Amino acid sequence: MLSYDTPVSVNGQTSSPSGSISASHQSVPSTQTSVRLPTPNLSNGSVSNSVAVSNGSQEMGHHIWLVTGPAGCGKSTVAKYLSNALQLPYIEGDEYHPQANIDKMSAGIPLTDADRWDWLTALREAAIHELDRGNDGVVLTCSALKRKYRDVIRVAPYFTPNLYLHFIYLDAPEELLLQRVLARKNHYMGANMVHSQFEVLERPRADETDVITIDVSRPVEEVMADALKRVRQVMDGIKADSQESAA
Ligand SMILES: Nc1ncnc2c1ncn2[C@@H]1O[C@H](COP(=O)(O)OP(=O)(O)OP(=O)(O)O)[C@@H](O)[C@H]1O
Ligand SMILES: O=C(O)[C@H](O)[C@@H](O)[C@H](O)[C@H](O)CO
Repeated sequence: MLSYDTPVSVNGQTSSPSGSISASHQSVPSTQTSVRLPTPNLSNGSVSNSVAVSNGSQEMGHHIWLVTGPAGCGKSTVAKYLSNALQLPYIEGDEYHPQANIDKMSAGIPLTDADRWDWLTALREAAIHELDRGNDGVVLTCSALKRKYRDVIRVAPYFTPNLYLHFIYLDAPEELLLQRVLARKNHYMGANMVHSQFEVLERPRADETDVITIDVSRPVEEVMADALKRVRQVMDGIKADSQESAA
């Protein structure tokens, strides 16, 4: 039976319980293993159900750039920068938490899976809404700590044609993020919560080919420049692919 614990396949691959990668040959949702999304066709930081189209901005499709990682890794910092640089709307994931979640985190109580499901779905819908309003893309922040949380967002291209979904995972050791959260003022997420984030964190694995990983233990200017460079590389790859299929 399908559940939130069942990994969604990425680029037609699904990870086995042991962590090795196996190709999925299913074309319809299985009753036992993974959901196969429609023809995800890219690697290196993107997944899409897009059919290449030949003109205008349509050629490049629409893009969701999801900046992820544990508390204090720099999601808001990097996402705001990308949003400005790319001239795309920005959605702050923290603003979509229900008050009950904020109250819990403010009290130093980690969220559970059950606390997060509706929040994840709301974020996915908010991102799609920005695209429906005519934007070519959107940048949003979301901790997306576990694989199954990322899979909730991965459903987006299932419903929206010509959509590319990209995760930007900001990676740093726990001790460093603890320092950054300790130094930060006026935020409900206290330093006492950082360890709990790492306890549940599932770093993206090799089969999650829609993830760009950025080392954020570097100075912030370097991190932002690297993130923008990687995003542009992915966009260039998509452009080259669509021009090739149009030729
Ligand atoms: N590369 C960096 N080097 C040093 N400090 C950084 C870096 N990136 C972000 N910071 C600082 O670390 C703190 C946390 O950053 P930010 O608020 O962007 O993280 P976040 O992931 O959005 O946090 P949260 O999930 O808790 O909202 C901020 O004070 C920010 O200025
Ligand atoms: O999944 C979670 O536990 C939450 O999203 C947290 O990560 C916070 O919202 C965020 O990091 C703010 O500090």
